[in-house]
Amino acid sequence: MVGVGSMGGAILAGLRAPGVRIEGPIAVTTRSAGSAARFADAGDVVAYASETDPQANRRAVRGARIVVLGVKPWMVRDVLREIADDLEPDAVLVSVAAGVTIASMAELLPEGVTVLRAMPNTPSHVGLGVTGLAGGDSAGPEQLEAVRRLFATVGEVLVVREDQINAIAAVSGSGPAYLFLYTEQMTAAARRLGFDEHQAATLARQTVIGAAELLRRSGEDPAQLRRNVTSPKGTTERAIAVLEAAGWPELFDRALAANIARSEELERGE
Ligand SMILES: NC(=O)C1=CN([C@@H]2O[C@H](COP(=O)(O)OP(=O)(O)OC[C@H]3O[C@@H](n4cnc5c(N)ncnc54)[C@H](OP(=O)(O)O)[C@@H]3O)[C@@H](O)[C@H]2O)C=CC1
Ligand SMILES: O=C(O)[C@@H]1CCC=N1
Repeated sequence: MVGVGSMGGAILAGLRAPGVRIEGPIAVTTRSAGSAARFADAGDVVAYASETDPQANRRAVRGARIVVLGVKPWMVRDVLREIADDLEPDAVLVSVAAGVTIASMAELLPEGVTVLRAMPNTPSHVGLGVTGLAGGDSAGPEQLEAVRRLFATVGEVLVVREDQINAIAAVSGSGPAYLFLYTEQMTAAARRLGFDEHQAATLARQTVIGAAELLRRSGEDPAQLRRNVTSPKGTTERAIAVLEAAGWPELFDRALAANIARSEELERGE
């Protein structure tokens, strides 16, 4: 894995979880020695830092059948140029970067290397991620299946077309941030209602965690779970009416459209 920050690190944590079987030590790279040092005592991870070892990325990908690229979008091309000659001739490279197309990566790599894109999310850290995976034209069923299995160890996988990856990024890639923002804002609103910091945080956090777990365990449609809370002529109904009147549904469309527009800018190198 080249780059194991928020996202790569979440995938790595999921891959290292008890019960998940991955062959051999996982080679990872970071930029800083400090980030690599986090893995100093890990028997199952070999970490290299590119700032102290200029060969780090090249070393990490040698012999790897699957290379996961977890660096920022604007670094992808430089890293690919760096590692191109060290990849196995039939390596499978999967990038999680937003807005970097398969074609733009493939043109920097030897012909036998297969390039895929994945759009995971950080709940992969706890094995509850969801990943959109696109193979493009060059990936055969075997390569697609190998990468699908890798991401399946950290959550659900949807195989999609590459032109759907930006929308996946908008919905589920960024999705955890929307829920964390909701939690932050609900905490702040509870504070304004007079609860102390601990009380407000407990009320907001436990509501999100409990609602998510209820959604998961009950298998119910979220609309039904919402109706279960919303008594006719009750209090929830009034609050939801305020959210809807403030344009809550359209706000989602606008937020996702802005997210997709940013991916498109990244595709153009902006
Ligand atoms: N964060 C998320 O929720 C999601 C992110 N993504 C995608 O994941 C990618 C990474 O994002 P994110 O994890 O948030 O970013 P981070 O900044 O958290 O992680 C980037 C990682 O790359 C490492 N790195 C930087 N430069 C180099 C280099 N030259 N060689 C090797 N490693 C290097 C960093 O090391 P160091 O720590 O030392 O700086 C760090 O480990 C992005 O392309 C993003 O689009 C996709 C889906 C969700
Ligand atoms: O914010 C970003 O650019 C990345 C892509 C999806 C989630 N985080």
